[in-house]
Amino acid sequence: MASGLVLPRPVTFVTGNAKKLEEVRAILGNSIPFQSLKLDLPELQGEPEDISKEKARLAAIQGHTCKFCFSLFILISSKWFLQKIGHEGLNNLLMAYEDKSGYALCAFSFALGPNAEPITFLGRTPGKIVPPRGPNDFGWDPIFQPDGYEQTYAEMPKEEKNNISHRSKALALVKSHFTEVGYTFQIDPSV
Ligand SMILES: O=P(O)(O)OP(=O)(O)OP(=O)(O)OC[C@H]1O[C@@H](n2cnc3c(O)ncnc32)[C@H](O)[C@@H]1O
Ligand SMILES: [Mg+2]
Repeated sequence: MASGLVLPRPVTFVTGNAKKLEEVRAILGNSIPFQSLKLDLPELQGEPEDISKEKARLAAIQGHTCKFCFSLFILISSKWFLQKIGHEGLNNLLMAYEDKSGYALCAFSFALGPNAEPITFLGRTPGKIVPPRGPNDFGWDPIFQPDGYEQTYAEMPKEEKNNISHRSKALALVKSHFTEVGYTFQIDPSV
């Protein structure tokens, strides 16, 4: 049994996206105690890993220790961009290119406090951009078809997406890290 760091409070997940939160809840179950927090952080641009780290730092500076920030990128990472261009628009843009392959990438960064360097965990699922199929209730799920599957993320049962997704791969690394370090939680309700 590893005798690691004792954390006084649950890990804080920072996101404003209810669908992501839903998936993280389903994937993590009770393995890591966490609470979610919606912080209005800037929608940064740059390398996924750097953006994710910067978000963890910004959140930690605002006084919330034990941060998890996460961000998802597939070709284009900005929610504003996707909202403006739409699924059809993205497909039209890609018509000029024969190669529609890409990957979904999830970056989680974990910071123990405002002065701690965040650690990042990356999960990647290769696939291609296709014309939209399936329910349109989560971002670009209808236009992403993972390699080796006939269905888009949106057409798959939720459990299947959660088994193979970029997000579940990143979370598997997060879980291994927590096990290796041997974090335990002694949660003080007054903190
Ligand atoms: O507060 P944050 O966590 O940043 O939430 P967000 O909605 O801005 O989310 P991201 O920056 O991570 O993602 C940019 C876009 O990608 C979408 N997205 C993220 N994960 C997705 C997934 O697994 N499937 C489909 N779309 C996803 C999301 O809805 C946004 O439109
Ligand atoms: Mg975002």
